[in-house]
Amino acid sequence: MRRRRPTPNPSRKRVGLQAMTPAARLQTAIEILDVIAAAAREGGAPADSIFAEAMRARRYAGSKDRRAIRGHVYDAIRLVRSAPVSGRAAMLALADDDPAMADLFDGSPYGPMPIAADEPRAEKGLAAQALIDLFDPLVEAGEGEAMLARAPLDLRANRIKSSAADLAKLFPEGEAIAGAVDGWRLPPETAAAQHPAYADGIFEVQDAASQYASAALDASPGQAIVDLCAGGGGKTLAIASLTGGDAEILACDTNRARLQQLSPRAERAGATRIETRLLNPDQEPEMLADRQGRADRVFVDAPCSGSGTWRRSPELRWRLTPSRLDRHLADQAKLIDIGADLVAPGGKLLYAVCSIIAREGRVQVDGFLNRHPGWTADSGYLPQGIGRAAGHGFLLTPAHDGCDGFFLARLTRPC
Ligand SMILES: C[S@@+](CC[C@H](N)C(=O)[O-])C[C@H]1O[C@@H](n2cnc3c(N)ncnc32)[C@H](O)[C@@H]1O
Repeated sequence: MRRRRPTPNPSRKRVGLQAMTPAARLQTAIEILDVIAAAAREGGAPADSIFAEAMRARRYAGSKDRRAIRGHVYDAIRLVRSAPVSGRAAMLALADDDPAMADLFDGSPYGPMPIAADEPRAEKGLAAQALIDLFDPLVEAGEGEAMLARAPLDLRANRIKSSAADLAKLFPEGEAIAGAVDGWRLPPETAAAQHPAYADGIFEVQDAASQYASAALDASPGQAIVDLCAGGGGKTLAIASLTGGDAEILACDTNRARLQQLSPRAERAGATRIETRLLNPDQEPEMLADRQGRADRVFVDAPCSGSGTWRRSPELRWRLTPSRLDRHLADQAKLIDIGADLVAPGGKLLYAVCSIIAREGRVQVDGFLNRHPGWTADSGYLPQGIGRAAGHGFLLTPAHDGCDGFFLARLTRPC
């Protein structure tokens, strides 16, 4: 039986403004990992929310403490391939490669207990083999490292108010992004969103893959566009920017909290022609009856496993179960069909998932083309050198394209 540690006294720490000891930071990271692993197994809150909540509950932790704890938590998540039995098992796996960290398991006040000879370690690796087996066949064995490396911070200039040249002046430490004309790349964790220009709608934070996807829609000023799964509106705003704010965009989602984020963002961006519509699940076609067969462009940025975004949310690979994947697959097939019914003759639908799983990408599009005779798959809509042809669409991966993993397919309705 392990000795229980006393609970740290927050008020004593706050009054004294003492930094936590390295061992106390490590123990805190272990406790947070316990919660993250349980949430991953049970489909609970994402790691970032759990971490933020844990820090709110530990107000005695200063900014250096938080940084150190966050570093431990995310280093462990990146290292361990599936949800560990405990936060301690994950941290022990990390400490096996880091003698200085192993020394912190010293039993000091608020620190982790010493390491016992027979303690279990969580398994290291990219992901469970059953999950790796689902990757698109284009994904090569050597791509794993890039899939878990920390992602840069990509910005997108809002054409309604600025250009990438303006971003270059605001953030001279950055660099251009291949093929993303409005993009500007900064080191990870640059506090760009704290810059006053962000509040003025000059730019958005948006990964290059989402910028390529938005441009692939090939939207023009004056068109009628439906963004069927708009969420908080990241790509809706990119499409508005690409059309100079001059297209009529209907942004839909079934998630009220996400969709509500769009209006203030659109206002900041000066995108005045975006209308939002909250859909009831299973009543989408009825609620979109006024748009049937009328849209020039439909974007279906479908809910998915997020397997292309592990470098930002590495715990997503702890979460995917066969039944959760099946749910995504059913939603994707349903949404692409609903989206197709909105497209005008000769119009286009862009299907996108931030996933590198073949069944969410190329297999989903094969199914669509079988169900919709006459529809054709486009090509040549990605910048030179970006993406690899994957069935009737294209696959983007961190190793190959320097952006999040994505699958895209642009489909044209017959006239
Ligand atoms: C990948 S996210 C979209 C991200 C968003 N396009 C962006 O760029 O920020 C998928 C979205 O689909 C939404 N969704 C799920 N089922 C839906 C449905 N039946 N109809 C419309 N949206 C749905 C989810 O709420 C989620 O916001």
